[in-house]
Amino acid sequence: MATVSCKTIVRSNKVVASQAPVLGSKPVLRAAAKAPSKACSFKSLSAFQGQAMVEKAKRSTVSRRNMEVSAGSVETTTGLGDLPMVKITGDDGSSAEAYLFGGVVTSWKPAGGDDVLYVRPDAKFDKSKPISGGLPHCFPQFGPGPIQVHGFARNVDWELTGTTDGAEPSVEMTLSPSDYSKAMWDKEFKATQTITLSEGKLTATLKVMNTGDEEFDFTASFHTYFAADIEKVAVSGLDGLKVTDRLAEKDSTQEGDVAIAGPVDSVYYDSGEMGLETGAAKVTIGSAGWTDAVVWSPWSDMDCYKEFVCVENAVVGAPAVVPGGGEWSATTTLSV
Ligand SMILES: O=P(O)(O)OC[C@H]1O[C@@H](O)[C@H](O)[C@@H](O)[C@@H]1O
Repeated sequence: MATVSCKTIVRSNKVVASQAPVLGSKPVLRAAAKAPSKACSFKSLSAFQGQAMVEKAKRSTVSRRNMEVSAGSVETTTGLGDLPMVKITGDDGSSAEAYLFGGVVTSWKPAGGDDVLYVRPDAKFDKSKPISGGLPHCFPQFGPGPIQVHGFARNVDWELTGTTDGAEPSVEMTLSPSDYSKAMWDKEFKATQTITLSEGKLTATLKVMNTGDEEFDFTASFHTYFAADIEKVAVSGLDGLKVTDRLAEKDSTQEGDVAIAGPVDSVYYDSGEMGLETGAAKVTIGSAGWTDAVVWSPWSDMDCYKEFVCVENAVVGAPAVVPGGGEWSATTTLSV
């Protein structure tokens, strides 16, 4: 099969014009409208109005074993394409970056280590399509299905609704319905993502609240792209699970670790914690609240295939059901 560039493949996933987010719309970063929740101890934010409003969160120092070290902090800034972005610096020297467009975490560098996440070279930072890579959301549909593949959450602006500095720096982003999303999924909901850095760990929690009276359901995943040497990839923790090979359209039982020697697009049911050998690092992918896992490699359909593998926590086997006034949440914890 001829090698096709990543770019070519992604074009086929482009959001159709009628579904595309409106470019040049108001900046997504807005002041948190509500008082910060005491429960999560997020501080309220000042307004963002372009570069002049970029604010650096306070850095405090703590004395530890006679050394001065910086405590964790959150900086709100702009990234590629001038898109609003947050940089989180961990207490242990680790760092992460996340864009408000799509609420996607594009980088996580454990202290002294290389980036664990991967952003495809064809990724666009102009809102013309989802940012391809990192840790994006598939919500409210994993897909395929009636709306755009992987839903709209990675394709719209999230609002930064909280940051916290300190030993476990954290950001909270919120997604609310818009005319664009209602045209596809007309439900009363609010979704939040919380990203927290702690020693050797990145924790991402997706919470979906049903703010209406009527029950709804959805499928979802954290569609995580890991930097990897594809020939050295081994995913553990899936042995013995029922698996649907979505390419062969066949069910079977997984035997041993998952290695990649060709295109893979498989859903594993009733999964828990996974281990990922990337060739450069061993990553533990902790899972709480998720029911399933997805492993995806396009193999030579993308010319960058040797550099990444997607290992995703998902709820896809049976949709998550949220009664009116109820909520659902799931957490992925990456640790090295
Ligand atoms: O939209 P992206 O990031 O290019 O990813 C697409 C792939 O995402 C994976 O999660 C799916 O299992 C694949 O079926 C799909 O092709």
